[in-house]
Amino acid sequence: MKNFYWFKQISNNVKSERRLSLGEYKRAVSWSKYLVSSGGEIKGEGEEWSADMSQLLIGNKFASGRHSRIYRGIYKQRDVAIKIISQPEEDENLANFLEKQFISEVALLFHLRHPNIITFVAACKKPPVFCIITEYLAGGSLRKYLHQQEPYSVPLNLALKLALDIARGMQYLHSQGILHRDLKSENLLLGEDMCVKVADFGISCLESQCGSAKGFTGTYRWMAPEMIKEKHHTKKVDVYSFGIVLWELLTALTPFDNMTPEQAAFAVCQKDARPPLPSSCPLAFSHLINRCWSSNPEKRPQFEEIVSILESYAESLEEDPEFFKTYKPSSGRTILRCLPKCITAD
Ligand SMILES: Nc1ncnc2c1ncn2[C@@H]1O[C@H](COP(=O)(O)OP(=O)(O)OP(=O)(O)O)[C@@H](O)[C@H]1O
Repeated sequence: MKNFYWFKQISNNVKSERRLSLGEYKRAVSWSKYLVSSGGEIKGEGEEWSADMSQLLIGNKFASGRHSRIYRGIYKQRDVAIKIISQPEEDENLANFLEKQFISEVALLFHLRHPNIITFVAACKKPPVFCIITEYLAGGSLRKYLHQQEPYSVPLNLALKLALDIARGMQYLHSQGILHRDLKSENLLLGEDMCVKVADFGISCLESQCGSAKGFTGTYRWMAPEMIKEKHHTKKVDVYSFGIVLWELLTALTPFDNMTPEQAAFAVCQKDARPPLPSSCPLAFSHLINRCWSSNPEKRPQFEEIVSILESYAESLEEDPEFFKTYKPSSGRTILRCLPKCITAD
C-alpha cells in the first residue's frame, strides 16, 4: 500500500503522507488536479457509470497506450486498473476524437458481462482528462507473455485453452452486436489461471453504426484486408484478426516481424500475404487459421463455429493425447460434432 495515495489527499496537498518521489508526486498532481474539484470529489455528470472519486486509491503507472496512461489502483476495496486519457490542448481534432472514443468505449463496456471480457468498474469524465476503471488483470497482455516464451514453445493444450477463451469472449461480443476492430495479443489480458479476457474497446462499434473504416487507427499487422482498404466491413474483420492471434499462439512471434506495419498492410492487400505457418503446426490449427484469415470475409467462420471447433478439439485432446498428430480435416468427426451449431444463416 505504500505507493498508493488518495486523490482527495492530493487535492488538499497532504504531501507528507505519501511515500512518492518528487517526480512521481508532481506527475500525479498534474493528472489528478483535473479529476478532483477544489476541496471535494467529482460527482460526475449523473451517468450511471460515474466513479465515486472518494473511493479511488491510485497507485503506480504500469503501462501506456497511444494517448493514455494506465495506473494500478483500488476502488471500493477492489484491485483495479485506471486508464487515464488526456486531451491535448494544442490539437482540437484529436481532443474531440479522444472524447468521442472515451464515450463510446464506456457505453459499450458498461453493458458487457462475460468471463472472457474485461469487467468495467466505473469511469469519470472531467475534460481534458477522462478515466476508465476496470478490473486489474495481473498477468499483463498476451503479447508480453508470448514474447517471454521461446518461439514455437507454447504447449498445444495451452494454446488451445487460450484460443477458446478468446473465441468465447468474441462470440459473446458479436452476440451483443459489437465489433471489436482491434483484436490483437496486446489487447488480450491474462488473469488468474491463465484466463484470457478481451480488452480495449476504444475503436469498437455497434455493427449497425460502424460506418466506413476511413481514418482508422487500428493495427495493420492484425487488420483484415477490407479494413486496410477502408471498405465496408463486418464482424468478420475480428475473425481475420483472431486468425493472426491463433498464429501468434502457435509461434510466439510477431506477425510480419521483418516488415513495417505499412509494408505488412501492402503485402496483405496486394499480394495476399499471411504470416508463414510453421511446418510443425498441427493440421487442426492450420486448417482453422487458413479459414479465419481468408481474404474473402464470407469464407471466414463465425465465432460460434470457431468455439464449437475448438471445443471439439479440446474434447478430442482429452480423450486422445495424440489427437493433434492424428487429426485429419476431412475426418468428418469434428464436422459432425459441431454441425448443429455450425449451420447459421450467414
Ligand atoms: N485492466 C488491466 N489490467 C492489466 N493491464 C492492463 C489493463 N488495462 C490495460 N492494461 C495494460 O495497458 C496496456 C494498454 O491498455 P489499453 O490498450 O487499454 O490502452 P489504450 O490507450 O487503448 O492503448 P492503445 O490506444 O495504444 O491501443 C495493455 O496492453 C495492458 O498491458
